[in-house]
This record gives sequence, structure tokens and C-alpha cells, in this order.
Amino acid sequence: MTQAAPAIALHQVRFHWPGTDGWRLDIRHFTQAAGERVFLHGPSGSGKSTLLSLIGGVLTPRHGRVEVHGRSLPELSSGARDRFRADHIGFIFQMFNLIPYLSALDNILLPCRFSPARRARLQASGVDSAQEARRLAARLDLDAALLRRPAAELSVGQQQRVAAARALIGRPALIIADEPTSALDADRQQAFLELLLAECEAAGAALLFVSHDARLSERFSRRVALEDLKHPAPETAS
Ligand SMILES: Nc1ncnc2c1ncn2[C@@H]1O[C@H](COP(=O)(O)OP(=O)(O)OP(=O)(O)O)[C@@H](O)[C@H]1O
Repeated sequence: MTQAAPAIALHQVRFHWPGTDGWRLDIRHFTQAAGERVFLHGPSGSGKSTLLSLIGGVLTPRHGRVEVHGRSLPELSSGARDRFRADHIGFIFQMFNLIPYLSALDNILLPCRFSPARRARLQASGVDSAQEARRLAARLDLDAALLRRPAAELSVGQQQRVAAARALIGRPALIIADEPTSALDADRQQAFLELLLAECEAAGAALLFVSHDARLSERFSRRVALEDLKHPAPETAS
């Protein structure tokens, strides 16, 4: 990972889902600086989640450049991409993707199991993984008794905060959040966002945050419409 490189650099990225003819994502250019907080919005079905999966290396584009902190993800083998993602990217998914039978604490600790880099960063700052998991949980208002319960028994709001702690543990350089507040009421949305922003700032992490709710955009350094990143659609003859 190159520290001085932008958190994200996309250039002429094209993707379409196999078996679908009509829809395709066609991005001209997008850069997000290291440590920058970007609010990404766009209509339902416009391709926000698809774009986040391309940036996270979950999907590979047909064409174009996708770089995260100077590493070109499409050029890595799938194993190397998985390792890079585990080490440097924290993902908060729309549906949280927690492992239902594991405790909340074990869910938060999962990235540390897979990523020696996350463990090493924690060690370098003098804390062990379990201590850091408990610190993040406390910051996110998850009490100790709750951490012992299986994720399947938690409320949606609690699962969402566990997913945030899991993304943040071990200080990845980029946090990607896909509609993480959609299940919360307005007060809880703001409180959650404040915590997420504070933890990203403390870790020096860039945050790419997708939401339909424009009210949340005020706390970000930049607001980006997905449509403005796309190539204009070809004109159709009338
Ligand atoms: N796994 C998939 N297989 C095939 N097509 C898909 C898949 N996931 C998404 N799509 C299609 O890709 C397009 C973009 O979907 P995507 O989920 O990226 O949009 P979005 O902007 O995140 O929408 P929303 O705001 O509703 O979550 C849609 O036409 C959708 O039907």
C-alpha cells in the first residue's frame, strides 16, 4: 500500500452484470484523497452498490483502472485481492453480513483473524484485538453482555453497530459504507454517523459513504452524485 496515493482512483471503469443486456456502469474518472470523507448518492438501481463492490475488489471491471491506495486491484490474483481487502478495506454492507451464530464480539474480531496487517497495526499501538473490539463496541454503545450474544439475536440497530466495529477494527485505510443507516430513525442515524466519522478521523481512514438521505451529507467533505461520474449515455436517433 502506498501511503501518499489517493485512497481511491478510478479511470474509465466499465462493468456489466453477466446475463444482463441493458444496464451497465461506465465511470469516467473518480479520485478520493487519503483520509477524505465522501458522500455518494444516486437513484435506486443506478449502480452505487456495484461501484462499491468494484472498489472493494469484490467485483472486477471489464475494462479500466481501479486503484486503492496505489494498488491496482484488477491486476491482483483473487487470493491477493482478498488479502488486500482484509488488510486495508473495512466494508459495512447494506445487509451487514454478520455471521449469525457467532457472538457479536467474535464477529467484530473476524477481520483480525484473517488479516495479519490489522493485528500488527493494533500491536504497534499497544492494544490486543479483544481490547480494541471492546473499546469500539463501547464507543458504539454496545454493552459487554450484548457482545456475548449471537449476532442473530441482536436488533437491526445493534447488528449495524457490530458491522461498523468489524469494519473499523485494526484501522484499515479505507472504510466503505453502503447505506449503513437505512434501518435507523433520524436521531440514531445522526449519532451513528458522528461515531463513524470520529473513528475514521482518529484512524486517518478515508470514508466512502453511500446513502439516499441527503440530510446526512452535511458532515462530509465532498458530496458526489454517481450520475456525474458516468459517461453521458449515447444519444439515440429520434
Ligand atoms: N448480482 C446481480 N446480478 C445481476 N444484476 C445485478 C446484481 N446486482 C445488481 N444488479 C443490477 O445492477 C444494477 C445496479 O444495481 P445496484 O445494486 O448497484 O444499484 P444501487 O444504486 O446500489 O441501488 P439501491 O440504491 O436500490 O441499493 C441494477 O439494474 C440491478 O438490477
